[in-house]
Order: sequence, then C-alpha cells, then structure tokens
Amino acid sequence: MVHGVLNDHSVWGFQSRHLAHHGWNVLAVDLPGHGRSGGEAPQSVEEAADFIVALLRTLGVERAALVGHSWGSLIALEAAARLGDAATHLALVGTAYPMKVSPALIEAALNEPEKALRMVNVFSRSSLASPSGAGFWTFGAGMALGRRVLRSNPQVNVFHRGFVACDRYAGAEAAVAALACPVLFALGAQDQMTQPRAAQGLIAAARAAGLDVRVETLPGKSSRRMQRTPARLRMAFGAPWQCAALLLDRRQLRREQPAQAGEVFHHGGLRSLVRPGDAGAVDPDGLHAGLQGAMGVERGIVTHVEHGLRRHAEPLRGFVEDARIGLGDAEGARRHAPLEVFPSPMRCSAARMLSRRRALRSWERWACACTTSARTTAAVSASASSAAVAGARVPSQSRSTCSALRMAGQIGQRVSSRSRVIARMRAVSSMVAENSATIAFPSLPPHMNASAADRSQTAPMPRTAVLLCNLGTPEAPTAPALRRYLAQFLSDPRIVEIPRAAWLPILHGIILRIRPAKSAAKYASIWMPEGSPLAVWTERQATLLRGWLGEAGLRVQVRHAMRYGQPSIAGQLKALQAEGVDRVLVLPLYPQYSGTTTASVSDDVCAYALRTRRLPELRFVNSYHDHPAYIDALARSVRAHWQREGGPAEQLVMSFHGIPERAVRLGDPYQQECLATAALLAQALGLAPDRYRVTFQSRFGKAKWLEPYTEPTLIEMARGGTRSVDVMCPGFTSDCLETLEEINQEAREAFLHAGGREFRYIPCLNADSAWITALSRIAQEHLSGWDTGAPGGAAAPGPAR
Ligand SMILES: C=CC1=C(C)c2cc3[nH]c(cc4nc(cc5[nH]c(cc1n2)c(C)c5CCC(=O)O)C(CCC(=O)O)=C4C)c(C)c3C=C
Ligand SMILES: [Fe+2]
Repeated sequence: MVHGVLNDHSVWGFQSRHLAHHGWNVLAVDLPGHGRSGGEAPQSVEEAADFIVALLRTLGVERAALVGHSWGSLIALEAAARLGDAATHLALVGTAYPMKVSPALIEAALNEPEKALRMVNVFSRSSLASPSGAGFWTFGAGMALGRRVLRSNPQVNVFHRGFVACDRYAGAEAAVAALACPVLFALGAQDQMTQPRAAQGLIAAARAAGLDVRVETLPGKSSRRMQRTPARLRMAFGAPWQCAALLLDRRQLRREQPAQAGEVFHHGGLRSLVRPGDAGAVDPDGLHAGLQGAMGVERGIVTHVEHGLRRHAEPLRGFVEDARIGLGDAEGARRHAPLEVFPSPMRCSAARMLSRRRALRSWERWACACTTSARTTAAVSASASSAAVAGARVPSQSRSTCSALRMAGQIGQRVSSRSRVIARMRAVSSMVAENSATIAFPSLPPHMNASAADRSQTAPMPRTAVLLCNLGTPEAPTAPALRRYLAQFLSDPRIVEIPRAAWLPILHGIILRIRPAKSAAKYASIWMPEGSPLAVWTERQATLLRGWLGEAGLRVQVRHAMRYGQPSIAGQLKALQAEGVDRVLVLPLYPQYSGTTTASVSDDVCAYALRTRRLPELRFVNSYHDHPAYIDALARSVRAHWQREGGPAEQLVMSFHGIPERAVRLGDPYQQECLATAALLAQALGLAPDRYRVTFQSRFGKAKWLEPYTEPTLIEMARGGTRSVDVMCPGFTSDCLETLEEINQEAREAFLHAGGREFRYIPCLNADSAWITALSRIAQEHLSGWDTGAPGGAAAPGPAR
C-alpha cells in the first residue's frame, strides 16, 4: 500500500487491518524520506516505483497486489508495470492522470507549507467530512499528519518534492500498456483534489489495453446522505478508506505467497527485521530500537510497529496495540504475541485499572448511542482516555488533551443529544489530532474487545474454536492417492449402507482397482496450482472466517478438517486441545443435513471422543439450509453472475449432490432440505417456478438415487428447446471435482451436444464475502454462551431467523 504526498503508512490503518483480517499479508510502507523511513525522498514517480519493487524483492514477496492513493497510485501503477506477472492486482485510489498540480499549490508547498497543507486538506478531505464518524475529525487529522510527515524530513521539503513528482509524471500510458493484472479505480465523486473526471483518460487507456478494469465512484452528493454512510463519505473526499472493501469484492483475489526472506536489511533507510522462523526469536526490543521506525516481517505476515506512537503519543500508549495492524487473524496474533506492546496500563495499580475500565465502559455506551461507526472511534478515544487515567507519565503538553478526553468520557454518560456529543468530540479530537494524527485508528484490533485490553502481557490463547469440516479430497491427482482416498471414503458405512461382508470384497476387489485411475484423470483436469480445489477453498474459508470472527470481536480459533484424508478431524481436534482449546463448535460445510455427510462428520468427532480421556466441550451444527445469510450469499452469487453475463439464461438449474433414494425413505431429511434451499433461493431471486429446475447429480452405483438426475435433465431440456441455462450447485460450498468436472465439463458437453447453445456455470460460494459472512453468522449463533471474549462473555446474539 503506497501513500500519497505528505502522507505516510498510517493512512492505510483501517485498510491494512481489514485486509489482514481477510487473509492478506499487508505491507504499508513509508516511502523513503517520509515518516519513519529514512533515505532520500523520491524525486519522481519512477524513483519511488524502483523503491517499491526493490522492497518487495528484498522481502522475497513473489506476488503482490498493489494499492496506491493519489501520488501513491501513480507509484503503484509504475511499480505494477515493472513487476509484470508478479503484480496480481492494482488498485488506484483517488487517482488522476496527468496529475497536474496547480503552480500556486506547488509554490505554496515550497514557501508556505502550512497554507498549502490547508488547501490540500480542504480540497481533498475537507472540513465537510468532519461529522463522518463521531470523534473523527478528518480535517484535523489530515493537517496533523501532514505536519508530522513534513517535520519527519528536515533535509527535504517532501511536500514540494512530491507535488513536483506528480506534476511531471508522464509515463502512465506506457505503464498501463505493460500491465498484466486487473485494475480497480476507486474514485471519490466529491474529491476536489483528484476529481473523477481526471481519471477518465487512464481508465480509457486501461480498457483499451484489454485489462480487466473496474471503476468504483463513491457517491457523496448531499452531506446529509453521506453522514449515513460515513465510510463512503471519507472515500468521497479523497481519503482511501474504502478501497480495502472494494478489493475484497474482487473474486479473483487470492492470498499472497508468504515472504520467505530471513535477514535484517536496510533499504532506503527502512530497516526491516525479517525472520521467517520462530516467533519467540523476534526480539521486541530489537524492533523498537534505534531508528525512526522498524518493520517486522515474520512468516509472511508483515506488521508495522507504531513507533510513531511512542514518539508522538507517549501518553496515549494504548494506541500502541496498533502494532498489530498487519497481523490480522487470531492465529497470526498469537504467533506474534512477542511483538505486542502492552504498555503502562498493564503495570498500573488495581485502582487505576478500575477507573480505566469505567472509562472504557462509558465510552462504549456513548459510542453505541451515537453512530454505527462510532464503536471503533470510541475505542480509540476510550484508549486515549484510559491511558490518561492509567498513565502516570503524562507529559505536560499532552495533559490537557488527556483530561479533555477524560472529561468527554464523563460527558458521554450524561449527554442526551448526539450533536452535542459530536461537537464536544470534535473539539477534543482536534486537540488530539494536533498531538497525534493517529487518533483515527482504533486502539484495539477488531478481534480484541475492550476488556481484552486488560489482559496480561501476552494475549491468552482462544479457548473456543470452530472446526470447519468438509468431505476431503485426494492429496494428488494420481491413482495411488485416489486409491487411499477412495478406500477411506467408500469404507464409511454412512456412505455405502451395504453389509460390510458383502461390500468390502466389491470395494477392494473391483472398485479400488478400476476407479482410482479414472478418477485421477478427472482430478488432473481440475487441479489448481495450489492443490485440489476443495482443499484450497476449504482452507481459505477457515482463514477468512477466522478474520471475520476476529473482526466481529470474537477471540476464536478457526481450523478446517476433512472427513476423509488430511487434515483429519482427529488431528485437528488434538492440535486444538494442545493449544488450550476446550470448546469446539463443529461446523460441517454441508448446508443440507444428510446421514451420508453431516452425520459422518459427527461419527468421526465421536470416534475421537471415544478414545480421548479429557474431552473438549462439543457442539455440532447440523444444518443451515434455510439460513437467510446462506440464501443471501447464494442469491448474490447468482445476481453477480447475471450481471456479468448481461441477464439470466432461460432456465436456472440448481444441481445438488444426490443420495440413494432409500436413505430418504429411511428418514434422511436431505432431499427436503435441498428443495427448501432451492425454493428460498428462487424466492430471493424472484424466479417463478417455471424458470428453474432442481436436479440431483453424482449418482454412485446402480441403485436408484434422488431424481431428477442432473445430466439427463439437461439433455432433455436441450432437446425440448431450452437454449440457455445457468447451472449452479447450491449444496456444494466449495468448487470440487463434482462441480468443476462433472457439471462444468461433462454436463456442459452433454447439454451442448443435445442442442443447447449456452451453458453458463455459476461457481460455488468458495471465498465469496457474503458466504464468509454467512459462516460467521452461523458460527456466532451456535457459539452463543461460550467464552469468545465478546462483550458479556458470549458470542454476539444471532439475528432473527
Ligand atoms: C455435498 C454433499 C455430498 C453428499 C450428500 C455426498 C454423498 C455421496 N457421495 C458419494 C460418492 C462419491 N462422492 C465423491 C465426491 C464428492 N462428493 C461430495 C459431496 C457429497 N457427497 C464432494 C464435495 C465430492 C468431491 C470431492 C473432491 O475431492 O473434489 C466421490 C469421489 C469422486 C470420484 O471418484 O468420482 C465419490 C465416490 C456417495 C456414495 C454418497 C452418498 C451415499
Ligand atoms: Fe459424493
């Protein structure tokens, strides 16, 4: 993430945290000569791009998505062009080309920086943005940040130098022509500094170059409307607040390779500790030593340690928890526990702790009463306030700020009028902003809650875990791997309900001799570079869910396990217990209950229980086939597909995995749940009954399975005159052999061969944001009452269903 003129890494505070919570390794740099990076400030966009490229190479980052704001957008563009295939995505926030800066502004930047700073902050963020979040004074924070960055380099006026670099840059056309990745333009409709129309040339050039271009212009016409959407408002005024969310919407985003380097290096004055090895080896004092700033890189997770806070906001040391910005997920946070900085509040007396808690509570209450976005802001303020209460070493110049904050904390309890609170808060935050631009950052990482701030130096391990369970998949697309996998799979009495004595000879004597080679060839046709799609997506879902729950304030471990193959359910349960987890929510990735799948997962958990002396508490999710969030995720994926394709096909086919009809006769609710899912989805999409079909696929063996069968139905539809179909598999939460090969290859061919014209496959939910949101809601509902560190000692209550 590359900042703009007179900014530093801190402008990416929200985004880097957000992205980290969603499985990304984040590197938000201070350009050389800016903020906490020493070295010579770049004289041109090209020079800065060289720095970015060199930095990534030194860190051993093989592939990166680049995000830049304003001047940083041009730098990111140049760097992406140089990186070629190594740049996976490019997001240009508040961009323009040419990025001409008015001579008056350039002149002011050189001779009257304070005046120029004011101009820039009015043009871009504007005092209009002030009510966007209670306690968040954009203008003041912007001014303070600018002053701080300007002061950070006594040799060079980085303000003037940055503007001149923007103004002179003439290489965007060539850079665009060299790009090989999708480009997102995130523009603010009301941004006066980099107006949306100034980006149109670049957008056209990117489109002409055949790139996958997406343009997001965030609205902001009336300030009243924008007050209701504060995050958008900030974006609309030029600050890069929203781009993380936009980035995440992109389907093709994938987790980056972890950094592998293992050395201490200096580059452009940026000192980085790179230790891929053991977390315990990272010496916090080493990180904190000496230079203006340091950056810890470990096991691929990049974090910046907020030295600026130590320098600028000594009394507000609660903020130092922002050191965890890049750590993201709970697992990362634990691994990086030695990097955490828990300053004075940890060591203060019991009396101080008490008043600190009281202050936190009052701020929380106040926050809830104000705006939806106030919670994080209040956490900041609460932290500042608590630091004021708890901190013994408050330098005199900041004492007024702290007491003002404390005062405001008390006001928060009494004030009934929201506007009065905001007015007070603005006064307070302006004071704080003068001392520390970091007021805009929540002090607590989202997966921490207020009370967690009182914990001891090292964060406690989560005691509660969610175990996402999926079917399993072979380790390789080879016959031996398939044989091992199928032997375990098809020996499960839940899958094949034939007496063992009759079945096992057939399985070992016939099926395992013939099927592995055939199946291996099919797997080979869908295998991803990272492995089997089912394994790739399931692991990713677990990572994302961990981040999502963390962002919701839950301290919960999340792992994934496979019913057949690796990582096994027993192995994961054992590992969780070894980590101190004593409560496990088992969440199968099958929305519709079936004895063949869901119950088989429970069997495996119970088999582990049978041979385990000290059991964790266990809960099982049986089914969520009608959960509104799951239906919503499906509906969104269909709508997005329709949007991509220019509208719906003649028919939507919803194909579920089949099971033997006999199982249903014996009481398996699977068929009924599949039909209920389909009906709810059709309703959500506004589809009349004659516009969709429900079918069942993947028949195994000769017995009668649930009908209608998918492929014969498609053939019949094509022969009956249906020209176009959208086909989806709502019961599969990850793409896998059964969807990618059986549906998107075999069924497609059958349909087209029978006379159909258009077969449009809709991918499974995989890592869709709405799906992870659904998983997070389902998990939270079932975690209710367990200690997850959430306020009140329970997971957030579930929404009405
Ligand atoms: C989505 C739910 C599933 C149900 C219900 C289900 C029942 C079921 N499956 C078989 C036999 C096979 N299934 C195979 C693959 C497979 N099955 C599911 C899901 C359900 N199965 C998935 C997600 C996958 C794909 C796994 C992957 O690695 O991508 C296979 C193996 C593939 C092959 O060799 O063809 C078999 C065999 C039965 C008998 C059954 C219910 C009785
Ligand atoms: Fe199956």
